[in-house]
Amino acid sequence: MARKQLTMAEPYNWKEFTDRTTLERSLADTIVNRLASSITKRGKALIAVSGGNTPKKLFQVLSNADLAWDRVIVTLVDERFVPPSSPRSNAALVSENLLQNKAAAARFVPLYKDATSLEDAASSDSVDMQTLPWPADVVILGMGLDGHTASFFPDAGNLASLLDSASTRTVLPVHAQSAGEPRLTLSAARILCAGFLALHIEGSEKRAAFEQAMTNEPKKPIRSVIEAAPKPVEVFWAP
Ligand SMILES: O=C1O[C@H](COP(=O)(O)O)[C@@H](O)[C@H](O)[C@H]1O
Repeated sequence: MARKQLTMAEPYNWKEFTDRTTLERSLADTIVNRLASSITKRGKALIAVSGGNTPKKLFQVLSNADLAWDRVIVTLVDERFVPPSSPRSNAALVSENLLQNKAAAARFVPLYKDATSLEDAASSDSVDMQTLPWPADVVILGMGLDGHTASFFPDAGNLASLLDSASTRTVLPVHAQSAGEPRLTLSAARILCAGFLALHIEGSEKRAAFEQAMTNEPKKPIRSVIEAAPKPVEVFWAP
């Protein structure tokens, strides 16, 4: 008698596109539909977006989308501990590319505050951030070639706390030599509760890094997040 093959379900859905423009349109449509449905259900919507280089065009597409943006709150998945005047600021990236055009009506809640220390900023941000309508409706993650996502860097001293899915913290400080500067990040606990959780990566190097991170040891932060997600993470990739 033939045995039924037992297969492990993939913890992610791979969504491959022929080019970046098509990916950006598709991901923007998905995000807008999710936010619109949350606005219908609860009168508002919360989205957390990543920084870095990858999401710039996606933000520009999103900024022109028809949506009740005045009902949308935008925050960041993570931030470099730099003021918005810095070219490294994720808040500046969002302001200049997403909070434009139709999306200028959205409310933006940044992670960075001019505080005396990173730890102060993380604790005061946590109070502010607690008042947001969690869980987020949409969280869009990015990934570095080192397998970090959000600011969960492989060499962060507090990596276990950052990845703790039972954490009650919203924002946490990160010190990691490989990060370039200190960081603020949403906790994995907040990220994992999102109604829609996607990873947006582009290019062959990122694809190879993702595939290695999902198989090789030691376990990279992106894999820890994907494996802890309550439903498969949607991975959007284009060459
Ligand atoms: O430092 C960061 O890097 C990652 C990946 O950025 P990319 O430039 O390689 O797209 C990003 O997801 C994160 O938000 C950012 O702070």
